[in-house]
Amino acid sequence: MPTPPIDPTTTSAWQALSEHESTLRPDLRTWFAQDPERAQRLTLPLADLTVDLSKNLVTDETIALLARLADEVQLTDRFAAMLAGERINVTEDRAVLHTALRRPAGAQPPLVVDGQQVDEDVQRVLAEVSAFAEKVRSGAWTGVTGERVRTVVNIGIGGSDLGPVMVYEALAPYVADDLEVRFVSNIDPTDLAQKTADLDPTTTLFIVASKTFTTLETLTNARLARAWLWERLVGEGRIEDTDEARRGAVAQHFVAVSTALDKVAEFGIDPANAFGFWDWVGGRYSVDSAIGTSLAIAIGPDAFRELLAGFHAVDEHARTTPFERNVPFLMGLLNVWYVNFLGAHTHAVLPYAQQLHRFPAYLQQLTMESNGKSVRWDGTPVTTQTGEVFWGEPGTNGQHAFYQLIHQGTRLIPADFIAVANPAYPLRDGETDVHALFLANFFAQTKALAFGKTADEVRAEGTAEEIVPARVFSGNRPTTSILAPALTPSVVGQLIALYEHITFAQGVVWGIDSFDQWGVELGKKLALEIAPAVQGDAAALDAQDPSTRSLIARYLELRD
Ligand SMILES: O=P(O)(O)OC[C@H]1O[C@H](O)[C@H](O)[C@@H](O)[C@@H]1O
Repeated sequence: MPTPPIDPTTTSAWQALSEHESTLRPDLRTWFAQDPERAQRLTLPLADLTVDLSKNLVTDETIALLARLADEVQLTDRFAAMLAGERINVTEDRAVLHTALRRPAGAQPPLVVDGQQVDEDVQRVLAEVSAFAEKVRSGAWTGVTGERVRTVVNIGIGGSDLGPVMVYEALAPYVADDLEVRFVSNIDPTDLAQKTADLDPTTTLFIVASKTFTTLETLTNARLARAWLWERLVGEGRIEDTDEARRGAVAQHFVAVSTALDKVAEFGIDPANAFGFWDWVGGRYSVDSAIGTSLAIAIGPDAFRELLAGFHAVDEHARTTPFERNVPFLMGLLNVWYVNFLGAHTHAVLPYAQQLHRFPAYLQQLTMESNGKSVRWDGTPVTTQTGEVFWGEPGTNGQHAFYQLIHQGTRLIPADFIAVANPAYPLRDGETDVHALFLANFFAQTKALAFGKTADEVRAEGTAEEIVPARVFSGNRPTTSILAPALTPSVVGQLIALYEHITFAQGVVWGIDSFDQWGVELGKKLALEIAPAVQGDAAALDAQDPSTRSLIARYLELRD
């Protein structure tokens, strides 16, 4: 039996936080005015990042109580248990060791879990991935006609897609000029069709990325890609129309990443061209495993190692820093404060960096697949709300779309603003530094959200009295500002690890297993059951509930 989670609502800190909340009147204007040190005190370093927590709706007392809560739910012990390889993924009976993927070579003492030399295995696969990436980058690896690879197509979904695509976009300036990576995830055939439409099969390499190598979308897309490759190569007379030639083409144009290397072989990919990882790496925590092979090719193994070093720096920060200065844990507990005490339902992540445009989508899987749970790790119901909705879009696009609701709506929406000081493309508009102008928005938004605009201030601008209420901004809308020097591989690793550990801290408070995802299983199973019905099987159609049956019947009528 797993150790029962500590019910956070029974802790003395929870009680104290409730009382504290009932008397707290958040007033950032006054708090800043009365406390000249507030900004400085609540601005913390995290590796290369500067994290300003001062515009959150907290006082020193709130933070002290959150520290007590972290202590009472044994957050640091649980983090240590994770790092040590204890089976904290209870429902799957697995260790949770994504942090081992970024331990530097030679880290001491070596990590050994259930007899597995974890460090050695991690370094071996990293060396294999690096060597393969070098071969592709140098042109030593070629397709069947001897052409070097120009386009890598990563086929994967969920954690086998979102991490690689997000980091690829974030690090676009680091991508080799003569290489492009495309990402096919959706089983909607449009995805593969469009992404391969203009590709030359002789210069295309497919990476089939799937932890389980059973995922319907990925295996279907991999078969479609294999058929595309064969059809094009045979059709253009590049290879003979024989099984042997087809096998040869797969060997040169397909590699795989998986924990299930036997299934990779069944698909026809040579296990020599497959990169492994382990069941203790969750899909949404796997971009720093061999799942990042497309990235290692695109940005090169050295930059990939820098990415890993960025993750590790944050792991070390989380492991060694006391709560009051521990950025991931503080941010995790701030989220608990907002969700459980101030009633927030959502959390916005707003990168002021176009290259991070997929970061919110990446975080949706990380946070919501991890903490969207109603039972705790011992199977008992949760005792409080869990798992807020994470969402976002890059600034300034979001400003012209949904910020209205954040500024003046009735809901509390804590938001993280992320910016970099040095852009990859320092363009000027005449005399104006465009990136500086961009960041003026980043600074302005958090200021407006925190301090608002009073009715008197609106009136002083000569606004007609009847319009005044519509132009008042209440302020006291909480934000965290994260500023990085530049979007380097290390910084991207730091940002990901930051949110991994925020998610972890929230999960520990709520007593949930943040590493399983049973909630995605039912739909998958039903899709397989429904598949015959949508293909015209009358008995399967009859077996459906009335709504589903009539929807499928209508779909069958609409089909050409
Ligand atoms: O990597 P795979 O085994 O193909 O899994 C891909 C994805 O599918 C699942 O349904 C899970 O919800 C995700 O956590 C996972 O990342």
